[in-house]
Amino acid sequence: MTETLIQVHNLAMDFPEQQLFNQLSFDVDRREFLSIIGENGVGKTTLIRILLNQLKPTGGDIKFRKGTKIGYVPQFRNIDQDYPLSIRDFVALNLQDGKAPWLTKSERMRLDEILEETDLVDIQNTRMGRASGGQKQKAYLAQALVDQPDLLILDESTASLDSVRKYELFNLVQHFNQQHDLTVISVTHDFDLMKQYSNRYLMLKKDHYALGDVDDINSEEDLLNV
Ligand SMILES: Nc1ncnc2c1ncn2[C@@H]1O[C@H](COP(=O)(O)OP(=O)(O)OP(=O)(O)O)[C@@H](O)[C@H]1O
Repeated sequence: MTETLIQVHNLAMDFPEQQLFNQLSFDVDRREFLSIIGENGVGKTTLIRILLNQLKPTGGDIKFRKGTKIGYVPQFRNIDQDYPLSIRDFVALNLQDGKAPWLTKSERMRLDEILEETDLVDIQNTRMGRASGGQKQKAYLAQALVDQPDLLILDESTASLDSVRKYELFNLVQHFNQQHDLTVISVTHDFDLMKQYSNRYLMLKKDHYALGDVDDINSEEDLLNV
């Protein structure tokens, strides 16, 4: 049985200079892998910010299934070379409940588990500032997942990666989607990535949008015509 995780109803976002969307409605089911695509400036990141409750829409509403926890992997952000935390400590930042500066035994076990599952055990003591781009993005992914979210949102998370690292990151995301019932929303410009990993797409265009099954789309041209 499918369970709805998110219901977006008649969403509108008007900025003083432009209207980004109007009457945008869609549902996301649990365990779904949705890609959000569309030209630069069409409002993909704005939609993500609304979903993350960082921005209030000018119309409509969004309902999450009660208790939905969200993990977020941002676009690649360069971390200063001198950044002092190790990959392990960086991932753990999302675990501490603020009550104590140290981790409990169960938090340590959860940390070990996510480092193992994201293939970061061997480099857990490498400083984030010294890690490669691919390693940093994996650490961001592990940080988002360590807290066991129901929904993972990725915003152009592979934009800075070469093709090997890009697929490595998305194979991991797919693993959590398929093995741990993680629902995924991924903003991407990458047609192949969308086609290979997601099951549905939301195409944002200037005056309308289209939703559909990725299986019905065979080329970038198909997408432009939806
Ligand atoms: N807080 C804001 N106030 C005014 N305009 C904004 C604000 N945030 C975004 N915009 C404008 O909204 C438009 C959409 O921006 P957004 O970043 O959501 O697009 P995008 O589809 O994610 O683009 P890209 O693919 O380039 O990342 C842009 O023209 C941007 O300048």
